[in-house]
Amino acid sequence: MSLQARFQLSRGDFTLQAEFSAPAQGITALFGPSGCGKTTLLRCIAGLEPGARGSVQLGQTTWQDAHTFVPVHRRGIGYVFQEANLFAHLSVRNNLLYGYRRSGGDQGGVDPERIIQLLGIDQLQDRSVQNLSGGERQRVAIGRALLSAPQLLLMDEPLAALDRESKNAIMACLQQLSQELAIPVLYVSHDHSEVAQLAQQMIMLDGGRVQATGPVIELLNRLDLPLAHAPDAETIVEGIINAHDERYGLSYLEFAGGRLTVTQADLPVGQTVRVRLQARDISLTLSQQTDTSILNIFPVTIEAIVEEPPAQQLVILDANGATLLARITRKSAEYLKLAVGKQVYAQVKSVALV
Ligand SMILES: Nc1ncnc2c1ncn2[C@@H]1O[C@H](COP(=O)(O)OP(=O)(O)OP(=O)(O)O)[C@@H](O)[C@H]1O
Repeated sequence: MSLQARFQLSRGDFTLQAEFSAPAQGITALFGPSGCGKTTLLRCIAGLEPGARGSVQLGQTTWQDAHTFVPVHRRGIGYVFQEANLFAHLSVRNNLLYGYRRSGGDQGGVDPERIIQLLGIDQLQDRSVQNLSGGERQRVAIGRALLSAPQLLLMDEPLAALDRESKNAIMACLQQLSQELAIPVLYVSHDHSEVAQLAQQMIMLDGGRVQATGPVIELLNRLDLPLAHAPDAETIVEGIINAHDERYGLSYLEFAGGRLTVTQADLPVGQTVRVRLQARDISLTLSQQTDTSILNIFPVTIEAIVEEPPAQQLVILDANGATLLARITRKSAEYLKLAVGKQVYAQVKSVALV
């Protein structure tokens, strides 16, 4: 089952001409620079752009095509905006109940109490929404949207107005929710670290057109796309926690390329996790260093080298099937005589669990 959309819309100088297919489960990020048409595409999917021509289907359900136009309130879509648009005169409980009453009672296979608990809004229920912090308001908005039992959740930069701490806390809730919910989430963002953390799939938009679609882990490494060339380029690898080291406060995980050491995680052994490795935190050596404080060292093969004028090079590394990016100076690359196919060692200064 998948979400399939194809839309065309012209508005002054801007033309949206976008087509994509996304899995009907998990979080798919709609990513691209400001003004590329992310919100417009989301509004087309919701049925909020009557001038848009095209089609949208979720599984066997057609919301729009040449012969059909299901109005917005009958599409079974939950919509969360950048600013939580709660009913100001109602309490948190009644905002949530508003969603629930519209639902007919099936919250994507997840118990409403569980949604409220996961979002951490249980204690807020008697409060007026006017007295909530930005992060709390957004949690309630997400809860209200989910309690309406949508078949699809659309989120338009829901964390953009929040501070880093609230953002991280809500991202952790969303990660957990997306694993438990049976519905797909389309998540608009122009922040690639947010996308790397949250989404499994990504649709990249540029100038109203789809530039690329696919798994986030793949698109972050693609040299023909801008993400690999961003100053804070990073890669995501998946690994499995295989031990905790209480003595040093560390956890060890296995990934395709070997063993990674991270700050101790409160997660069970055997759990699959994602870690992010920033290109600027990876250095290369010709032999395996033993007199270094760096714990994460593993053998890699150079797959490609791309010039980044004036002084740097982006080196694409294969760690036994996992792709990594390293950004080093051209001077270092020349000194080490780096070349495609050469086997070297990657030293990773900092590894963060996603
Ligand atoms: N109501 C409107 N009337 C005319 N043009 C509009 C309107 N809303 C948006 N646009 C234009 O449509 C284009 C796409 O806008 P859209 O809001 O979809 O982009 P976006 O990728 O979501 O941007 P951002 O990340 O800044 O929110 C932009 O060029 C914008 O200026």
